[in-house]
Amino acid sequence: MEKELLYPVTNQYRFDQSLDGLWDFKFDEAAEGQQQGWPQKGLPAAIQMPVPASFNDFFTDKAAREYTGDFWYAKRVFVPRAFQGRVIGLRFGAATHRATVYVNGQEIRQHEGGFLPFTADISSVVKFDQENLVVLKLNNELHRDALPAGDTGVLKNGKKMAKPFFDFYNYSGLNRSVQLMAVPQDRVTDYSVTTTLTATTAEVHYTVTTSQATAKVTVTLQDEQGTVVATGHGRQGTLIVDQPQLWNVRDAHLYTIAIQLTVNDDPVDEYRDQIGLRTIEIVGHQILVNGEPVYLKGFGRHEDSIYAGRAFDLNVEKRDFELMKWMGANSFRTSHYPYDEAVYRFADREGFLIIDEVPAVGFKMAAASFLGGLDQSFFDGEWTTELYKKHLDQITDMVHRDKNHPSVLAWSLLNEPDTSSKSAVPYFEKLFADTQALDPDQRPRTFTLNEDDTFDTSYCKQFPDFYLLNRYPGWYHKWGYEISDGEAGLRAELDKWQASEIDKPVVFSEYGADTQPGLHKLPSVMWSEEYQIELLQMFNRVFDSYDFIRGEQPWNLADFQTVEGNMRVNGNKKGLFTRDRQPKEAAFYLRKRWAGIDNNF
Ligand SMILES: CCCN1C[C@@H](O)[C@H](O)[C@@H](C(=O)O)C1
Repeated sequence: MEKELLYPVTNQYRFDQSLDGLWDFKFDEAAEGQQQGWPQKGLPAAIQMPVPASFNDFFTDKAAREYTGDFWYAKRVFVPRAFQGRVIGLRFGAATHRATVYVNGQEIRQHEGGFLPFTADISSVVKFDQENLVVLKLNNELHRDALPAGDTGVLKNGKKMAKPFFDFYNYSGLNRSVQLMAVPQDRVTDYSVTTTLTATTAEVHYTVTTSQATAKVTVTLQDEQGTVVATGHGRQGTLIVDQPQLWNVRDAHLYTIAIQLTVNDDPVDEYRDQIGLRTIEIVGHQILVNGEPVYLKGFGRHEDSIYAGRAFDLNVEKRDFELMKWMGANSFRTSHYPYDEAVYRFADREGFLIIDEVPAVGFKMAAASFLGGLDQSFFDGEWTTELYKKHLDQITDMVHRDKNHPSVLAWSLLNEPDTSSKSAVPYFEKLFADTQALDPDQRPRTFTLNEDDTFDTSYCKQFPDFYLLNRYPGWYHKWGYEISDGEAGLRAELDKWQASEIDKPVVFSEYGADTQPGLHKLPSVMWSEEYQIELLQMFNRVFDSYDFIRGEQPWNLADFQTVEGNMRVNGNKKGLFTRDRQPKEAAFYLRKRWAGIDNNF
């Protein structure tokens, strides 16, 4: 069960019970919880903590907000006798950054990686028709050999302190839902679908994996009207759909796939999901969906909101999608980590394209020096061997979890790694080779190229299937009145891309200006609303000059929290919207521009 990432459902064979709500919570600065017997006895003098939530912003004292180290959760969970005979599991949507799970005093499993789900099989220790003590030890320290990369400092007063090599707050906790699951012994454990198109049909190639070899597998596809349009038998096959309703950008049509298992004609399990029939290709400078070119209009985002930090909040997500639709957007990047599964389901239904990104962020000492790191090539570090194992593991889980979403366009394997040194090349060679076969749909793989990793300086341009450029002329250099030099420098770099043999699309995945809402100045100054528009106008002039630029995703959809710093005014203010999701002037400007750019431009 521990490698199963199917989204939990309740039906006549399966039970999914939410464990969200208040849990016992306790910091463990002395890291003594284990020898104090907390897994066996529960948490002494615990406080109450909402789940899902980051713990940080609830508190009124800085030591609690900034807490770095071990911290514990506990909850007594009643498991009804009705679940007997099934495999019983606990599914954690995200435990940031690492967790150890105990049930009734027994250690069940550990997990590393704070932005992807994992399941603990508790069948061997669960007690039916009574309460079971579920205890978790979490840890939120940052390390150079973990994702996202950073250091953990120790202050003179003995307090640990997170030192991120990245520009988002190290929100920590059970940031996504926790579920109690009961599933059949003989069950569907995974499935995958890929689509090929002919002039009049869609061929849906499916693979189903099951926990046991005995059951017979039947796969049906139903259209939006509930009509069964195709049926297949066996663990692998192809469903032919005549006159299919294809999944298109901002014109989504979904089918229901139903996978039934029977033993001696008796049904034993069923798993239903929503899928979209579409193809994705990179052809020359074009990104094609169903053979049609698409132009990406969208954003870099964060899972970030007031009160609960990085907790997944369906209300915020709903507002974000309404804002993106209002803007005329059609895509976003899950910067800088995989988002909650509900986000991909939203995008499937709304016809948005997603660049799905793992938290391989901060693999760059310059970023660390922005926050106090060393001056060396990140990939020369002795930490890269251990880091690679975790990196590949998290890419594997991200693809495993998200591979059936029609909205997922591509995989971003890193955000702004240091590729300006040859020492990056062996790491990239192995990473792109090891991830080649993970996705049955063989979606494009990419990574974002940072300011220092230009056409001339990056040693890793040969790897991505298309390019994501993060560029900040007008903000981090050639800013204010110098912005015209910033534009000239940007054009000079793009002229080299254009003059090269590189025959791949370029998408601008980050550009922007910190902007204090309500700050107006004529003529503009940096941080004013007028300057944010002028910077976007500069970039848009450049985008409109090169036909190999196939997308624009300014940074960021909304303002978000970061560490304190002399370059941050209570967080990053490059949002087109404020952190409470209200528009800045630039949102109206960009909305007007995007109204004139067709999705298939
Ligand atoms: C060149 C820096 C890349 N980019 C990373 C992103 O996470 C930051 O928030 C953004 C910024 O500084 O606004 C810069």
